[in-house]
Amino acid sequence: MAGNAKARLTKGTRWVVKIGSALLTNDGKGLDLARIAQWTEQMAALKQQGIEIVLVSSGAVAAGMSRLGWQERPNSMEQLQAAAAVGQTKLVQTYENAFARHDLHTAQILLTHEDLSDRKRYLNARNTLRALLDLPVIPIVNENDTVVTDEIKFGDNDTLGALVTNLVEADALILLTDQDGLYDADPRSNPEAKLIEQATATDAKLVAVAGDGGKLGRGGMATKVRAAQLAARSGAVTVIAGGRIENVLTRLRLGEQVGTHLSPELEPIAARKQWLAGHLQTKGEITLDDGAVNALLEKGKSLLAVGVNNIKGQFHRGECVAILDSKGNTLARGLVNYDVDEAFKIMGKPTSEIDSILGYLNEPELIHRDNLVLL
Ligand SMILES: Nc1ncnc2c1ncn2[C@@H]1O[C@H](COP(=O)(O)OP(=O)(O)O)[C@@H](O)[C@H]1O
Ligand SMILES: N[C@@H](CCC(=O)OP(=O)(O)O)C(=O)O
Repeated sequence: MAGNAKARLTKGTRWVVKIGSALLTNDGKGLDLARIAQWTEQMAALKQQGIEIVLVSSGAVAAGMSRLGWQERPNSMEQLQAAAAVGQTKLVQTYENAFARHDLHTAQILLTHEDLSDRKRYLNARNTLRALLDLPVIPIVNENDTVVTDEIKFGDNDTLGALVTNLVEADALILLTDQDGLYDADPRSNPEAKLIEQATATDAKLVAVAGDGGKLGRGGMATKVRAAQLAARSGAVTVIAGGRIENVLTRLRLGEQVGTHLSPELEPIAARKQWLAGHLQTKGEITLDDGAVNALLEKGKSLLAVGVNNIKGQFHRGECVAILDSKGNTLARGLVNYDVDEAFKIMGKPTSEIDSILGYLNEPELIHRDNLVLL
């Protein structure tokens, strides 16, 4: 694995950990409380070391089925959604109790595809998650099963985990599952199958060996490999590992080779910049004074409204704008935190005045440096 990708595990400060249904419910026998206690203990230890954790947890449908005494996963959408609604409360209740033992609270975030494809909602979800990560809180994400319909379902939480990884620009996506990692054939039907320890996320061979899932999980290894490719877009390394391996999370932090490590092809920062730059069309232009140019280029700072002296175009919060110097050279692109009308009102004004000018403060920065790519 590229040196830098390994460092994302041993030195990175933000991880997304996804726990799959098959694992979480001990193959359908209700929630595995003993293991949940172990994972929460490890996540709490990591948080204590300064690593921000977002937990993506499946298991709502499975927990609901067990609460309702259903033996078979239902086929109808309504029954699946009902089971998810019953199970989701059980799920968060269980995590809240488990994390409380480590003086941590949980926060429930239920997302749909639309939340992540619409730029405005994307930015809102991102800002909420970022605010939560600063607190002694573990955000727990699942798909909002109650409102999604078949066509727009992520369906499996591997994809959701990868999109959340992009959303919060995590260093690593850890997919905990019921196998010890990705094998060169499905070990359920090939007892001789060998574990793949390391690969590049985009390696075409992976797609060929990754099969579908068990009766509880949705996606199998195929969606985990796809998730690794998605996560690599923003420079994250993905690990597929057995959730029953003792101290799996804390051992990964120590740099041990546990499970399958899938690294991004590009160095993380290059990958993220390419993703942000290639992702979006610009909707407007913001021209800066020399002080703001210096703050961006030399000091790596966020862009504040005070340093802006001209605005052109029509843009909404969350959209991409070009950033120009006073000679008209394009220096950067970024996702803006205010609509064009608001931006005009706060242009040239210090952050401390935004609240009184607009009556609210979306964000202190016009463009946060994490949402800004220098060209
Ligand atoms: N090449 C492979 N290596 C390992 N597991 C595989 C492979 N192909 C398919 N699988 C299956 O994928 C399953 C894990 O995916 P899934 O059932 O969706 O679990 P989860 O709920 O953890 O996402 C394993 O139980 C395994 O049988
Ligand atoms: N949102 C669903 C998760 C779907 C699911 O099973 O995903 P996965 O465990 O990734 O195969 C639930 O909570 O039951």
